[in-house]
Amino acid sequence: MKTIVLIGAGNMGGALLQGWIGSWQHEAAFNVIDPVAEASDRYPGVAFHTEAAALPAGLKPDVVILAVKPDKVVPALKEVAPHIGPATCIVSVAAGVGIDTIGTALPAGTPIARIMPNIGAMAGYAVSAGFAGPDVPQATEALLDDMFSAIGPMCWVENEDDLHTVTAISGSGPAYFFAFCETLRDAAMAHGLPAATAETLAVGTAITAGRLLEGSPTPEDLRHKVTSPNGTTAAGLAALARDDRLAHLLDRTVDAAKARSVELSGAPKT
Ligand SMILES: NC(=O)C1=CN([C@@H]2O[C@H](COP(=O)(O)OP(=O)(O)OC[C@H]3O[C@@H](n4cnc5c(N)ncnc54)[C@H](O)[C@@H]3O)[C@@H](O)[C@H]2O)C=CC1
Ligand SMILES: O=C(O)[C@@H]1CCC=N1
Repeated sequence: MKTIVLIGAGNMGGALLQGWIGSWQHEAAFNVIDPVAEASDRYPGVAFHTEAAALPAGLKPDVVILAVKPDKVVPALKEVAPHIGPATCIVSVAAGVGIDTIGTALPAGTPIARIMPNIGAMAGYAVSAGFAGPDVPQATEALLDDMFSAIGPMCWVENEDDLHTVTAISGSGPAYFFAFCETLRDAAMAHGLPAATAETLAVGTAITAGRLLEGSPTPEDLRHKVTSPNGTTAAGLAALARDDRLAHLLDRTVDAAKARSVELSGAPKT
């Protein structure tokens, strides 16, 4: 039985906890620290504390997951410091904040990893990518892999800097799809459909696409299945991609999110 401390149970921390309940909880005892989050039926068997000082005396967890805003990472670590043992692995899901910065709040040699999940954990399906620092033992990396694989696809990157790209793609990505869905709904209304019908069709179509993608080899295969030669979809897609504008738009989108991640890391801009 592993002991896990989750610091911050807001949108992302709460989603991870929800994801692990049922799929991985049998492997672990969870303690949560959050000044505002409370125990609820959604989190059966999880101990909630409003501050690190309220953790059980002598607790040295196997893993501490930091799911606070980037500027709270170092202060939150300082609060939990008495509970960090030599084998406790610190895992941050915060955007930007690098292992060097996290290490400033910890004794030298503390194992530190960063994992960027996404909000899909709320529904038990988060895609995640991680980077394990040099002091993370292989067995601990395997434990983290097991935890995050329990709630969706998990991969590892070899360069910490690649987490800026990961954050811009899969960390922020759900919001791009939601924004696309909102815009499709608004276009349906602009073309005369009632608001409720527009919402049902736009949201339902997003769910259609997601469900099919789950079982499909590639998005290209599915696109071809919808697109009759010289039909309506071909006309719509041609407008969407004219002059490579969709590719340019997404390139700019990823650039902007990456740049913000670099800013949050405090690293000089390149
Ligand atoms: N929201 C998302 O979709 C994703 C967020 N992240 C990362 O997750 C982190 C948290 O983001 P959200 O959950 O969206 O923010 P949030 O504001 O919803 O949650 C943060 C939680 O931390 C708690 N908190 C603040 N100070 C604390 C302290 N000293 N000790 C314990 N708890 C404390 C707050 O009460 C709050 O419940 C961020 O660093 C973000 O970059 C990563 C991937 C996706
Ligand atoms: O918007 C943010 O900064 C966080 C990181 C990825 C998703 N949400």
